[in-house]
Amino acid sequence: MPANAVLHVADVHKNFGGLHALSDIDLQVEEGTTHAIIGPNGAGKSTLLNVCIGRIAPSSGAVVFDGEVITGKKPHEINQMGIVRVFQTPEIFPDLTLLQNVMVPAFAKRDGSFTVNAFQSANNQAEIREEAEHWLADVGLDAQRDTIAASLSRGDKRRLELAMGLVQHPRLLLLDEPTAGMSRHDTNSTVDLLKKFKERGMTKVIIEHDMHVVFSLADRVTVLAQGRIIADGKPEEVRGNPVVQEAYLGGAH
Ligand SMILES: Nc1ncnc2c1ncn2[C@@H]1O[C@H](COP(=O)(O)OP(=O)(O)OP(=O)(O)O)[C@@H](O)[C@H]1O
Repeated sequence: MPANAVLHVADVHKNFGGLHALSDIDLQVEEGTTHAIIGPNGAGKSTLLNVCIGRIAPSSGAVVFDGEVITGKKPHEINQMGIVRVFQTPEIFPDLTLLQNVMVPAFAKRDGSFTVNAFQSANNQAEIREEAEHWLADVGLDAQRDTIAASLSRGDKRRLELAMGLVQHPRLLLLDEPTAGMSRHDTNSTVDLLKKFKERGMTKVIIEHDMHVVFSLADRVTVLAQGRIIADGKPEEVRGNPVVQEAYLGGAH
């Protein structure tokens, strides 16, 4: 594994009964890069992400993060190590304000867990609050910090979830279809936001169907089809690859 690889998915296979959802998956995510994983429906993208965060155990192979094998660790342990996933359907607390939403993972990161009492206790509240305010501002939601999260638009819920991820200071951010279901306007502002993170050198893995988003952001693209890697390289190499065009780009997407 190159010295600058943050994540190495090493020869991973995953079978669901007789179905080979992932076969011979070997890929490396290098420090500071945005690595896109694309492929048609059912290609195995979500399964791969779930293997990386410990939600699905591979049938064989291993995932190595920062030089340490993380296969077999629990999702919260992997999260504590610095892999943060932002979900396709935002996992937020609808009844809490935006600020409280971002304070929850900030408390959890600091204390290893979160209880509702944390909001009442004055112990280091100011520091956590300041940090949450900083990341809300970073995603452009500072003006709405006292709004109840349930009332946000879909695009803003995803921004909120990004702030909840950033407050954890991720070593690796995994984004599962960050623009799914968004208007073109919201998609463009999300791309701008992710470009800003890229300029800061944040390492990201992104699963995305929108080719405009992929080619705007990715340094490297891995293409899956039927659970196998059919291409891996720079965006322009992948775009011109006839196998990819046949399997994916020339199809419904
Ligand atoms: N828990 C499961 N049990 C059985 N089969 C599963 C399970 N999860 C996924 N699969 C199957 O594994 C294959 C890969 O699914 P996966 O969701 O990883 O694909 P994907 O590339 O993320 O697709 P999409 O773009 O539609 O989200 C599919 O054939 C799917 O039906």
